[in-house]
Parts: sequence; structure tokens; C-alpha cells
Amino acid sequence: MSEFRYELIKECKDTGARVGKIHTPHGVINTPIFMPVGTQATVKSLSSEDLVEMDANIILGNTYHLYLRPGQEIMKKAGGLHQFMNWNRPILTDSGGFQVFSLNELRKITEDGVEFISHLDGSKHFMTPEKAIDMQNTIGGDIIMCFDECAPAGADYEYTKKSMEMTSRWAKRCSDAHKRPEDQALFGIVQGGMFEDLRAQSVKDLTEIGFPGYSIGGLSVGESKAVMYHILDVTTPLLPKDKPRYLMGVGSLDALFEGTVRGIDMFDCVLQSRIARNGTALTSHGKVVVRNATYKEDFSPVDPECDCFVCRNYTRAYIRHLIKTNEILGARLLTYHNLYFTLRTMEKIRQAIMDDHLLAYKEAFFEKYGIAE
Ligand SMILES: Cc1cccc2c(=O)nc(N)[nH]c12
Ligand SMILES: [Zn+2]
Repeated sequence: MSEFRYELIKECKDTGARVGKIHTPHGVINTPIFMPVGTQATVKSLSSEDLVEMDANIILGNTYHLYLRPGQEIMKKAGGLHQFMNWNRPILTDSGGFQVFSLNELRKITEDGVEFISHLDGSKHFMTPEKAIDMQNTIGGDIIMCFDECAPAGADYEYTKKSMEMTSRWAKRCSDAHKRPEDQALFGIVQGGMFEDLRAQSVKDLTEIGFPGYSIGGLSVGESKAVMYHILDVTTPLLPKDKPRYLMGVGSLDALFEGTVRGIDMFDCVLQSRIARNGTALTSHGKVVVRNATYKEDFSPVDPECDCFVCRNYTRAYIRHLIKTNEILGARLLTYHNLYFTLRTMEKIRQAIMDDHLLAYKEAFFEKYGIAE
């Protein structure tokens, strides 16, 4: 009997948003949820203890990166990623398809799988749906992904159609190859680019195979936000209401609200940690580029309205100094705050849905943050 279960708790009366709980062998995920990205077995500069302290329910790992380093053998000997990184809460792993395409120019896609040259050492590899599932079975994530092709931004209808159809055939192969369905939930990934009929066909193909959850892939690949939201408007309502929906690679604070109101339950994005390393903070009043000279003598907190340890103990001037001198602590403090701020915002979104207050909260947040509706 699978320990994976989605519990729908409340549907928003004004939008497609919902509050739910995803029950997994490593604990409960409150949705809508933002998932910090821990590509190489770490959310860059943070320890597992930091992530527990900020109450991250779930983090991401990545099959492609872990397959290349440290490799399947070491992951096996470590007893899986939870043990390896001392993280005892849920983990979701991406299948590696997206990374093979996005990190490698030199690759050849065939029906059987994808041949690619490692971006690290130039070695040649051949990834198939079966190998992607086998590696995810070794990593041991509570939620794992089908091996898919994310059609490049701007791909034409014919290419996108063929790519989506192959992704659907690969999804069936992944489902057949999955050895641990009772404790690892395999999600199908909806493709179809920016074409409504292809998106609908992808949903039909995947729901006929049947998965415990569905990801929406092929977005946040360079299309405008308006196009992304339109694709969500036509795709999400086709997905089963009693299963979680995961919008891959999204997003920025505005996209988290816009995805939530369109019925998305799960989000992940590297933005929060990536901009932190460059010296940009996310605050209740929008982005603050702490590295700018403006903050040289600003001894106020990154975000006066935030209660994280960074905002309670450090100043913008100090963090600017760390970033300017390339001190590792600068990246750590801003990463911690940006993720903490995003997680707390998701918490407030969940509460607003429970209180039938989501649209009012969204409007107030956008106004303060400086997002034009
Ligand atoms: C991480 C990510 C972002 C954006 C899109 C995708 C996608 O289409 N497929 C996969 N497997 N991952 C994705
Ligand atoms: Zn803070």
C-alpha cells in the first residue's frame, strides 16, 4: 500500500487555488508549497539543519548531477540521498531530462534515450527512461519524475508534437520500470509547449497511464509570463483535482501567486538562491540589491518586517560588505533570508486560502512588493 496520499483540505471560493497536504514516507508537505533546490545534495551554502530551522517541508535533488557526481555507486553505498545529506524530510528528484538538454550542447535524442557529453569532463553518456528511474530509485526521493524532453523555447508545432508524443511513450516506460511505487511517487510531466491541443493530448496520455501526481513541464523556458499563465489556464483544469500539480522551475514571487490561483500546488525555483549569491534580497517591499553602494552605510535589517535570524542580527551594510569582498557568509545569509521569506509568504498564502482571503492578500502583497497586477 503506498504511503503517498494527497489530502485536499480546502478549495478557494474565488480562484482555482487549494490548500492540501501531501503525505509521504518522510513526512507531510503543506501545499501550496515552495521547494528549495538542492541540486548537488545541498541547497547551496545551507545545511540540512538550516533548512529544518526555516521549516522547509521538502527539497529538490537532481538525478543528472548526482549521476555524474558522486555517481550511482556512492549514492547506493550512502543508503540514498536522505542519509547522504542528513535530511530526514521529503525529497523530490527531477529525472535529469531537462538538465541533459539544458546543460549540454552535444547531445543526440533518439526514441531509446539521449546520448550526451558530460559538461564536467567530456565523457560520453546514454540516459534512458529506465536508467533515469533506476537512478531515482537509488537516490530514494519520495517524489520522482518521469524522463521527459522539454521542447526548446520557440519550438514549432511539428517538433513540439513529436517531442510530446515521445515524452508520453517515455512516461509509460518510466511507469513500467519503476521498482518502488509503494514508497516513491512517480509524477508524469505534461509537455506540449505553448500549444493548447498538445497540452490537452499530453494530459490525456499521462492520465491514461495514471500517476499519483502531475508536473507541468516545458514552461519558464523563456516564454512571456502572460503565455505561461495562459498555458496554465488551459492545462491545470484538465488535471485530476485529487492529485497534486507541480509547476516545474517556477518561480518568482509574482509567479507563485499567479500559479497558486490557477490551481498549482508545488513550485521550485533557483532564483531565490541564485540572486542571493549575487547580492539581491527579496523583501516585503520588493527586491533590495544589497550589493549597491546605496546600502554602504545602511545599518538596518535586510527586511525590517522579517523575523529570520539574518534580519534580527545582521545589517544591509554588513551583508553588502560580505558580498563585495566575496565572503562566503554573504551568500549564506542572503540565501537563508530569501528562502525564509519565500517559505513564509507561501505560509501566508495557505492561510489566506483557508480564510477565503487570497485575492485580497495577493493584491496587498503585489502593492507592497511593487508588482503591477
Ligand atoms: C526543472 C525543470 C524546469 C522547467 C521545465 C522542466 C521540464 O520540462 N522537465 C523537467 N524534467 N524539468 C524541468
Ligand atoms: Zn529575513
